[in-house]
Amino acid sequence: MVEFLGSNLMKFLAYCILFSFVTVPLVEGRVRHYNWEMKYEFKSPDCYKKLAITINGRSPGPSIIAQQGDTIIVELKNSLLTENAAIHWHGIRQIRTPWFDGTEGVTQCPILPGDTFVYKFVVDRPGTYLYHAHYGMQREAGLYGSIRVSLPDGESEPFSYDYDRSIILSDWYHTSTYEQAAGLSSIPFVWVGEPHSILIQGKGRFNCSTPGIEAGLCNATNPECTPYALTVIPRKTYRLRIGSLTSLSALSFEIEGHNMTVVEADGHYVEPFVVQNLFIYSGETYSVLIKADQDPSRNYWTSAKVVSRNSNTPNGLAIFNYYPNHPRRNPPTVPPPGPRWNDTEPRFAQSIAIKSHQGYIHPPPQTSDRVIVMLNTQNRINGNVRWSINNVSFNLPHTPYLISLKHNLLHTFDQSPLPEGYDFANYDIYSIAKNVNATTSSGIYKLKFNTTVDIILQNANTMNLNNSETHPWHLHGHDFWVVGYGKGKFDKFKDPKNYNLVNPIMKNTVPVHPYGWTALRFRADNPGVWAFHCHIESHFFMGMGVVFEEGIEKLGSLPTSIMGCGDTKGLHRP
Ligand SMILES: O=C1O[C@H]([C@@H](O)CO)C(O)=C1O
Repeated sequence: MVEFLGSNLMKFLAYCILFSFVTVPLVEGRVRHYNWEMKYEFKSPDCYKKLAITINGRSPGPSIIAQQGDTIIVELKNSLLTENAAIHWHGIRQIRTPWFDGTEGVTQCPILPGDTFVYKFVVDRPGTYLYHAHYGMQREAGLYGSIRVSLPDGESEPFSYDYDRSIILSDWYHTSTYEQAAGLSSIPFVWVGEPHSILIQGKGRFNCSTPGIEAGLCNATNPECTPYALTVIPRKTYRLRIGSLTSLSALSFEIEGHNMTVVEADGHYVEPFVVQNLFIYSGETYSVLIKADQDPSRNYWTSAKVVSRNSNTPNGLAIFNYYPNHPRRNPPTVPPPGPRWNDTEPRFAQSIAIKSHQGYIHPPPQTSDRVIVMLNTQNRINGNVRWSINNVSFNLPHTPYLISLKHNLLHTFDQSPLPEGYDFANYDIYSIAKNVNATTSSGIYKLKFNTTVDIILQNANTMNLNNSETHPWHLHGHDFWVVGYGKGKFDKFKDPKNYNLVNPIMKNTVPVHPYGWTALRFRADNPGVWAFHCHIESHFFMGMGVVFEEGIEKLGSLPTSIMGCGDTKGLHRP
């Protein structure tokens, strides 16, 4: 009997082991393999001919469409001829693969022209994410796309819809990345200015009759700048996944005559709420549900308008096309004007309205181990206009932190600790402060592994009178709980009492409104080195960011493919 049981037990165990080997790939999802080639090509997304960076000939690049648990492999060939590159997978936490976060100078060396770099990571959660260049100001040239991760088979979402669509909103300049970067680092400072166009899914419309436009450069009849048409079948409900990858602009997005129900933000289900226009900041994603329930005999305008800056950029327009009307038939109405650019109230109100879906509440730790207050200021350092956090403006080192920290190359970046706050009592956030002590640093914040960290982003006046801007801050490698927004100066005694610790939404990008503050909480539980920065391309370039390190000792050896630059040369590529 014992023998019988024993042999059967052995068989059973052997079966289990075999079974687990067989089923592991199924449980962990499929492998999705992409071969991408990045190139500079002349494109006319807004009718004006300009060099754009394409992936496999397109900007926005191909979408990654996957299921939760899938492994994504992107073999990326850099055919930019004379330019380095790196791609960041925005919103993907890179658990156990921090070296594939794609942040040049932080997690990897740049990919050299002619080289192919292989990114390999797991998309561990369903939702709407993005990818984009993270080298210099390259994103501005059009190197971006969307990532859609669906639920495993048999699981369903807390809302229903008939069709699923994705669009990317971006802004477009006729100046190059290099003109912009050189201007921003010049003395005197040359600001990038407002974008020439707003693009909806890579299409916009610049007015070719604008005085001073060289003949032949702008062609209003070029099919490349035919407005994007989102074709809908009457009575059907659409899930529209909207991602913003603007270089600068905060946008208000709307579809004439249609309400939108917000159901997802940065990969998290939202307690649904209805809006007429959606405010969306660079680096954010939302899913909205739209029912095609209006008069089906015509088309409607889709519009994206710049808010928060006094911009002269025309609204980006696309067509909400009711089948079977022609997708190029203009709606019979004038496009909606959109909200006033300087009305911050509805933008605060939308931020506060975003709460976690009742059925998916994942409450934050009720206390934190460390609080870092980050005062955001614009100031002058050695004649350059810079952005600073607590009077320290960020400089990327030449050797990526991840490699420096793992291989003890500590001479490659500043070792002095960064300030945890600012002179609260004496700093007037409403005036133009001189910030005479502002400095630059490549130092980092070291976070104790598995601790809870609060970050308070405090906005202030810029160097212009009565001006404070909106900054969308993005955290790599984590989602955070958005525990509070406020106006004026954050009071560390009073304001935490009003934190939402019950049903805050989790996000990876969040706005800091003019003269306001935003409070975030996150767990430092993802071993790696992670950038946290303003998602405005020029602002990060001007120093508006920091870097966190946590649990680096838990990582095994780094792939050699991320090495080759700065002081990593001795560590050699394969
Ligand atoms: O960083 C910036 O610089 C300009 C302006 O403040 C200085 O010209 C601007 O609008 C920014 O957002």
